[in-house]
Amino acid sequence: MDTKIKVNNLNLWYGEKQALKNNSITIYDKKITALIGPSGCGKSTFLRCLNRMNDLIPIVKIEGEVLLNGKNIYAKDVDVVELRKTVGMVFQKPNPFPMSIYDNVAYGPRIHGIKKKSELDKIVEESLKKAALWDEVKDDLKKSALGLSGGQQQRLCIARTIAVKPDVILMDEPTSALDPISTLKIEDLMAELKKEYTIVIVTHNMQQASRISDYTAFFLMGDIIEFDKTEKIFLEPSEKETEDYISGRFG
Ligand SMILES: Nc1ncnc2c1ncn2[C@@H]1O[C@H](COP(=O)(O)OP(=O)(O)OP(=O)(O)O)[C@@H](O)[C@H]1O
Repeated sequence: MDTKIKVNNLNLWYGEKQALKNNSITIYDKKITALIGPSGCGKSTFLRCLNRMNDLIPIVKIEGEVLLNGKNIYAKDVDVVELRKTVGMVFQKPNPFPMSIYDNVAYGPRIHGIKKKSELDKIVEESLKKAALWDEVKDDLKKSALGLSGGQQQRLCIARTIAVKPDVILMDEPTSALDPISTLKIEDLMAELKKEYTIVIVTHNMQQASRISDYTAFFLMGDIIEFDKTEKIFLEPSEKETEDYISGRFG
């Protein structure tokens, strides 16, 4: 199994407060890795470290390394715009831009210099197909994205991320604002997407983590208590804290 991202001794502070404590895990290529744990344990902070979204917060201090395809993304010569193209992100609340469905998907490719209409048309169609949204919107590409349902908007955001040809897709509770049917659609979509992309997902939903992920990391107060194959974490955890959390004894 190939390694996509290797995190070594990652520490992060918000001012004086340490939010990540010496985290080390391997994220495998074309697998889904779930990050679970109680509220405030550092899951989102960890996820944001994988494409340097925490750089945007001035009080943050980070130590350690995150190797993407063997290269430290925190090295001085890294182009952060390029990094965020390679490691895309989908957020908790669908956040389409207030523009047409077509323009939402074409936005990233245009920023990265693609201008030819035929080329953009192709990317938009391919991305919407991969995000399992094409059939629902193909006749409405010029309509506002804001008119879509929440679940459709989230798939549009996934299409927008795919459009710039990422390697890794980070998802921060991507279904927590969605109804059960839209949630299942996104979960089915993730199973398709992992054929091509490496996915890391933060989820509060234990069933979701066990249904969709291949690997799971259990976080507690900034520590990764246990990281293993999802089956092992859910059926035979090695640590008592993991077992207590999985079985609903706290959190
Ligand atoms: N911008 C920030 N400034 C200061 N502290 C922060 C900031 N963002 C997060 N924290 C703190 O860092 C810790 C970890 O937060 P984080 O959001 O990563 O946890 P989480 O496990 O994703 O939580 P949740 O499941 O509730 O989303 C918390 O104590 C939080 O209060």
